[in-house]
Amino acid sequence: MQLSLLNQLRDQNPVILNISNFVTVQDVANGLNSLGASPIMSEEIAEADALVQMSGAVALNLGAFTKQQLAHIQKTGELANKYHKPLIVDPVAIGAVAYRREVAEQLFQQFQVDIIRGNAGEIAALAGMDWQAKGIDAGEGDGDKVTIAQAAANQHHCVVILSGPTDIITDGTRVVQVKNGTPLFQLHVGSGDMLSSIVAAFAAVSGGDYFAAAQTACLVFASAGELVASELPAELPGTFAMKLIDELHLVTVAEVERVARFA
Ligand SMILES: Nc1ncnc2c1ncn2[C@@H]1O[C@H](COP(=O)(O)OP(=O)(O)O)[C@@H](O)[C@H]1O
Ligand SMILES: Cc1ncsc1CCOP(=O)(O)O
Ligand SMILES: [Mg+2]
Repeated sequence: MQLSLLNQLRDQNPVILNISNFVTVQDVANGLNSLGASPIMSEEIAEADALVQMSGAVALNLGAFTKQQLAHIQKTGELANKYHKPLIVDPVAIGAVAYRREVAEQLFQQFQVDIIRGNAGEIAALAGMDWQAKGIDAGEGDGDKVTIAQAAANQHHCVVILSGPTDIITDGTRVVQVKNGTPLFQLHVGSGDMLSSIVAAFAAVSGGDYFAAAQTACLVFASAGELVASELPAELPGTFAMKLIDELHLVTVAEVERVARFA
């Protein structure tokens, strides 16, 4: 685990280009900004070339796109490859909506992604494995999540994060499991989207080690949430979300080391 990447991220303040969804865009921007990165969002294809060039990494979120936005998403992914910028994709709800899955598979043929971050329902869909996803949520399945994540990573030649109560990070061969977190994440829409953009921020400062970037991002984000939850007097989703933004700013390497549980 390379926790020093957290300090590097804060020192370097990398620009992270996000094509977000209209539901969680502000959470994503504030999560990145609070942690120490510099978010920029865009909905205009005409500026894609300039924005990709100025960015340290690119995060594409497939949460709610129109056909016009899809052209923008594809162009931005291609430009990320052209300019050798780390490319992260969050395939929201592709396990639940066949159209989204087809679109995601088409996109993955147009550009090479470096890291895919999704919940079990989304990653199982990518791996072509049986799972009952439910909307944006992971849903239910009895397949082995490590096997599913490895299959998705091997099929897409990238690092895969299968997030949930335990985050599974794999490049197809190596596997790390981050056990930190809190169920309160599930009570806040946008937790996964925030994580995906934060993965991009770590990728931007990782020197190309996307397996290390993905692990460290998962550990920092889940630990920040766990630290917040441990101080709350009750299950308070609104307060949790607000304090999570604070904690992303305040959390130190030493605090993450103190609570870290991974194998
Ligand atoms: N039950 C849980 N217990 C602990 N952490 C969780 C739980 N569910 C999700 N998380 C954390 O929430 C964050 C978002 O993951 P997830 O809920 O899988 O994404 P999504 O919102 O896309 O479904 C991750 O950091 C993950 O570790
Ligand atoms: C509710 C909703 N609808 C389309 S995208 C979206 C947000 C998904 O956010 P997350 O996967 O981070 O919970
Ligand atoms: Mg999600």
